[in-house]
Amino acid sequence: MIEMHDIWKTYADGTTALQGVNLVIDRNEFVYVVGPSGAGKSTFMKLIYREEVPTKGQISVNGFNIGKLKHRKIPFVRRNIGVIFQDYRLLPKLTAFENVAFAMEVIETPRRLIRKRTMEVLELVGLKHKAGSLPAQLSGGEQQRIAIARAIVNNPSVIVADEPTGNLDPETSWGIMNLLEEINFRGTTIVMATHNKEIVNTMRKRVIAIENGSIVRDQQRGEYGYEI
Ligand SMILES: Nc1ncnc2c1ncn2[C@@H]1O[C@H](COP(=O)(O)OP(=O)(O)OP(=O)(O)O)[C@@H](O)[C@H]1O
Repeated sequence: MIEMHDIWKTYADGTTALQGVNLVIDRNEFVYVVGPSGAGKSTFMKLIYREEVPTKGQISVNGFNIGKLKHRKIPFVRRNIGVIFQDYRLLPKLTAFENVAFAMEVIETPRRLIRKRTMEVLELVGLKHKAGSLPAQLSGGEQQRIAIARAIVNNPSVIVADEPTGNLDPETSWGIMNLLEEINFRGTTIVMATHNKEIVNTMRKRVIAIENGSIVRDQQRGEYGYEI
């Protein structure tokens, strides 16, 4: 569960990106975060995966007050949150297999478990046969599938996806969405920032709209609500 209580975020240069955000996202929800460019969506996402800390207010993920987390506890909380980006962010010199396995190595998973679990998630994303390929040898959609495999390999309770289909054509985007929906069905909370009107209006979920750093709309089975 994710809870934000009166969250404010002002960056070092004085830009206020979020102002007074309150919300609760329950276990196993699928939430779209929409809004104009510069509204504060990425900042909102970064607070959840603790890339940024709030200037004011409280945010908790699975009961941990992550704005006030002791440094040594950060890895422990982060492993419970998978992150997916628009630009995939795979390590270019590692194969698909190694990119996914790496996420397990950093938390010191025993070697025999790493191989088994890595192949399991590669199969889930439909890319077992590409285990030995480097990112440059994969299409954008395949790279995003590998990034999803990496995000879920440690069984996180939450996936944060910041415009995961932003660089993909419509058909490939639907493949990614079906995969995220499947992961959600299996019990993972998904928070996804998107500008994709068609996806939001077709695959109906909770929609949170952010404008000028504030939540202006929060609807179950909502609509995208903007023209582009
Ligand atoms: N590191 C930073 N330092 C200063 N200002 C920042 C920083 N990151 C974001 N901002 C500013 O905070 C505001 C919100 O940015 P944010 O990236 O959260 O918006 P967004 O809704 O994700 O936009 P987009 O849809 O274009 O990705 C913007 O005014 C942006 O310029």
